[in-house]
Amino acid sequence: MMDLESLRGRLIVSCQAYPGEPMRDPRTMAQLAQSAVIGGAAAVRVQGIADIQQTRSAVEVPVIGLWKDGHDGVFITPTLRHALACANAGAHVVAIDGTRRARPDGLSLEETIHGIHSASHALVMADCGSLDDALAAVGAGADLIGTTLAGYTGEREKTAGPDLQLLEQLSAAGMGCPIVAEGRISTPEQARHALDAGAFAVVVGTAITHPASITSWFVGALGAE
Ligand SMILES: CC(=O)N[C@H](C=O)[C@@H](O)[C@H](O)[C@H](O)COP(=O)(O)O
Repeated sequence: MMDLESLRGRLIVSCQAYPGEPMRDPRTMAQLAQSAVIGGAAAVRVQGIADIQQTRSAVEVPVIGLWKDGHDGVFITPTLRHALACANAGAHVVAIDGTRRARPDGLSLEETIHGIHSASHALVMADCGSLDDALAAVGAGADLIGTTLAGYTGEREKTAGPDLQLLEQLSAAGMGCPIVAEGRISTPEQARHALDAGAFAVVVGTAITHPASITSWFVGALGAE
């Protein structure tokens, strides 16, 4: 089981390409992950079984693995089966939907986390959308709480940058487990603000590893679309 202390105050880089995109290739994602590590990432987050396997053999840092199935509702590692596949592919941490919504396999979040802990050495990151989600996820045995789904479940407004108010609420509530800021962190300053708001570590995805989005930001700023 990995030691979470190696992530304290550090940057985690999410390397994901979406269905149909040119960079949607496990080897490409593993190369992105290697590049992130060269830049100082303390861990990487990757999606899909093949991406987890390739990245695990390409980098020395911890791999947070998830398996997205679908694109709305509960789709981030939605079932225990998906989670165990991520763990078996080599993920040190399995990121799962950590909301209070019903799961497609009918298991509770607690049963899912217990199932992962009893069948693997992986830690569990619960991707949450609100303070209530996070409180429930800690009660269910999560090892890490992510703000990944804040702004995507209807419970929190989709802020332009990171949901700093949620981070402040989580740190004030004293969750008793590390809080990972994730979602819409697009600048180094925002990453710093997330730590200042109480995050234990910060995940950045799109702003580092999704060139189509980054390009569109520049194009938008030029007003030349
Ligand atoms: C909501 C959802 O599906 N989030 C996903 C979770 O893995 C990814 O699409 C995000 O890229 C990731 O959370 C990092 O966030 P950002 O790319 O904003 O830095």
